[in-house]
Amino acid sequence: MAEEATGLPAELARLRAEIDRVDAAILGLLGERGRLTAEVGKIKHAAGTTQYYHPDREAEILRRVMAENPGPFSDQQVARVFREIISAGLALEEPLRVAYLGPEGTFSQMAAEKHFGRSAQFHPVSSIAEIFREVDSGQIPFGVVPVENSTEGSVNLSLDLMLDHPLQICGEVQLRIVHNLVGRGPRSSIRRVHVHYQTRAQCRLWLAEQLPHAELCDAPSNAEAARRAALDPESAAISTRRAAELAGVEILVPSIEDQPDNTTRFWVIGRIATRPTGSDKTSLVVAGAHRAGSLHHLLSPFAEAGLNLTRIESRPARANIWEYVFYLDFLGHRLEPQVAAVLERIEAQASFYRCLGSYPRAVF
Ligand SMILES: O=C(O)C(=O)C[C@]1(C(=O)O)C=C[C@@H](O)C=C1
Repeated sequence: MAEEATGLPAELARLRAEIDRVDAAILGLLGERGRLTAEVGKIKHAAGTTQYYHPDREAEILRRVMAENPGPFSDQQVARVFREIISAGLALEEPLRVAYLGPEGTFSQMAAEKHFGRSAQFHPVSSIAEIFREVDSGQIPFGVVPVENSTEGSVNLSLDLMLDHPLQICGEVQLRIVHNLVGRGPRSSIRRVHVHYQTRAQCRLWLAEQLPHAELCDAPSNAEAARRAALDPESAAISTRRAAELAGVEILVPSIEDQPDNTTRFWVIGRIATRPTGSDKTSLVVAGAHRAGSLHHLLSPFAEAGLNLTRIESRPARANIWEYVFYLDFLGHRLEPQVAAVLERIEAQASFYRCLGSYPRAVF
């Protein structure tokens, strides 16, 4: 064997023995952590709480391990491993149920798994409205909904539905969105491309340049687009790698999104409130009186307190035409005294005010 000729086996055997020793230590520590988590679960159960999931505590743990990461793994890799450890531990306390926009293979599923880890129980539902209904009715305690894409802007439906339901935002997830041209191939035979409207907007330039003559057919999701492409050799789709695998089609061209850092932000919705973690965001919906300077007046407390507004988005108020509500995100937590004082001032001036939640900023 080549390995013997280079004298590698002895060194390889030694290193593998070391790896076995480290694996045994990791396994022992994993078991110890799992037992501690199960104990925490028993204490919560005895206290009569129904809240086993604590996104604030999870965010703190993930940030700490990333900050203390000695390498050689990247902070992202370390966070992903700990994400799964915490997820598995929580499943020992109580299985966490999460609704997302299905079917399997969607970006919403990827976002849900990124945030909750794979030991949660995921429930695909058929519309964003259904996610809100399931969480509002208490059928499923948490949901993951898309809110904005860095190329395409807001997902208006999620913003509007948040106002229709008395729910809280208890977390956010950021997901890098990679779109692939998929199909049974070859590329020269493509006459039609099945594509979700949000995806189409994120790949507009690529489609115009590379497949100018293909008919673009609306699909209800990226996963369904891939399934439709699997039925017809003259059809392609734009979908995730996972959806392509599930549908049994090939990746014909990877990464065709127009913006190389195309990212979607999701909200985690539920009924729980989180405590400050030192790196939080608060989301509000406000409206001012219909007169000159009212928005300026409404926003001035943020500037005066030095609070960083990270987003402002207007939506029709729906009650009266040509009136608007403003969705605001800023850095800070409503339980921090300085933030609480600003919110009090804004609420006093606003014709409409609702705090949608304070929650830990996306960790990784
Ligand atoms: O600290 C808790 O409350 C736990 O339940 C433990 C733990 C963890 O694994 O560290 C698990 C789930 C919670 O969401 C947060 C943290």
